[in-house]
Amino acid sequence: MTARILQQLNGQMLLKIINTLKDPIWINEKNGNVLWVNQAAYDYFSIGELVGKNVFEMEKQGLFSPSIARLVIEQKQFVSTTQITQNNDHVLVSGDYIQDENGEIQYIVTHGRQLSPAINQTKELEKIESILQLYKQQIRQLILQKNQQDEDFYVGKSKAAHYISEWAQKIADIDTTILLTGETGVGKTAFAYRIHQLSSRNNKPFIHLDCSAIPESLIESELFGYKKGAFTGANANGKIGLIATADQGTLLLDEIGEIPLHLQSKLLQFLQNKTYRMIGDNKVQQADVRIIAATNVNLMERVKEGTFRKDLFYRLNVVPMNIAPLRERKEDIIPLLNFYLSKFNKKYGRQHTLSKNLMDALYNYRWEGNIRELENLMERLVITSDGPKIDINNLPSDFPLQQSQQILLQNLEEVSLPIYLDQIEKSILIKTYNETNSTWKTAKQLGVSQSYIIRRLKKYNLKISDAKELVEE
Ligand SMILES: Nc1ncnc2c1ncn2[C@@H]1O[C@H](COP(=O)(O)OP(=O)(O)OP(=O)(O)O)[C@@H](O)[C@H]1O
Repeated sequence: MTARILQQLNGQMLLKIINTLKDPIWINEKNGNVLWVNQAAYDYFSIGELVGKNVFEMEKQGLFSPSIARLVIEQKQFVSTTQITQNNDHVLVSGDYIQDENGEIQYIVTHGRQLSPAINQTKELEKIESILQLYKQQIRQLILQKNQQDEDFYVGKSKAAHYISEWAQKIADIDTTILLTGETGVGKTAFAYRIHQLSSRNNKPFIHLDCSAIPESLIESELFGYKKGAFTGANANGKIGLIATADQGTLLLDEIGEIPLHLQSKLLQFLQNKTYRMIGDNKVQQADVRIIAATNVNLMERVKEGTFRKDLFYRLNVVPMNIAPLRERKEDIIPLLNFYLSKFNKKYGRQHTLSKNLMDALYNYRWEGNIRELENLMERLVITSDGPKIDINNLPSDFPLQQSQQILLQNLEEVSLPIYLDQIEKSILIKTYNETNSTWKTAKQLGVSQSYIIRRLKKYNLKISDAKELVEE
């Protein structure tokens, strides 16, 4: 039987048969020279003649890596591994040898099977998975917008607001620590909650701990909890800490700069390993909590002072985001005024509107207390004004803008109108220049030319002091 087959299948016929295979087959000599390859190998590499080339050289040239023939020779055994070609295709290649009469390697035969379709499918799946994540996030965003449209949150119109809003969407599902910085009332807490809402943790707890609001001695037990009987005065049943309560959710550590130094290493350990110990317990606990830290102090300064650990600062500062004060994103002021006007009109059953004068005045106001101050003022105005139009004179008497108005109006009784107007212009010039420290910026802010400003400075005998402030000559 075998003899008959051998008679029919001579060498030429065998090579023809191997040529019909669609996987590349190589026969190499033990010095790496290619003796024969099938058509599939030519088709696959399409670099012209392969016979006579040396596979070790080809490996060095980066045509593929590793050379299976080389591995077979080195290991003197059957080898199967993934080879990467210069086109970044992945090929599963196996190789074996044919030995001579002394048992030495005579030929190496290798056989390849392209893996790329499978790998491409995996990549395709990964792509689909990330698109799915994106859609999920957009759906969450839409639900959020729908629920909060006229309730708690307004996504600002300014570039800065757009930037942080887009950033929140990007970062929401990346499980990393975030450090939010910004003046009091800019919306750090609101923003942290928004990140939580946009993330896949949104159906788990969002816990807010204001580290400045609880005594230093209690922060540890608030955060990490304690075992029963851990210390005198402790609750007999022990206490679950906020970290455990926030498991799988988000924990906002507000005013993080106030965390006492001795607790900072414990917090750092939790950030690094997601493990901690309750007070009075040796057992290591684990919790999957996303930490968002917020502060309105300069933490780097605290590091320099030695009251904040440098390593903790860097660990928190992986993804920092500064939320600009309202006076630096003025385009958000009017929309926020309207947002809160309609929110409080609805809440208190009013139909108030804001006068143009009041809008202008509030637009130019400095808002040291940021959105919180604006929100509180609007609530007060809606409650206390008879309406329907709310004007400057409805501002509460303790509101700084009203105070300056009153001073000006008092003066009006004593001087003529031109002098009175000059007084106003002069004080606007001084205020604006002292904020901007530049005549050019002052002119831009006030909508006049720089030469106009210079002329007015002369008229009012104003000069720029060494401290870069406008003073009377
Ligand atoms: N984008 C926004 N749209 C509407 N209201 C907002 C927005 N951002 C913040 N607020 C409101 O402003 C007030 C202050 O915001 P928030 O408490 O988040 O500020 P904060 O930066 O955390 O302040 P602090 O540093 O004092 O803790 C809150 O009542 C909040 O609802």
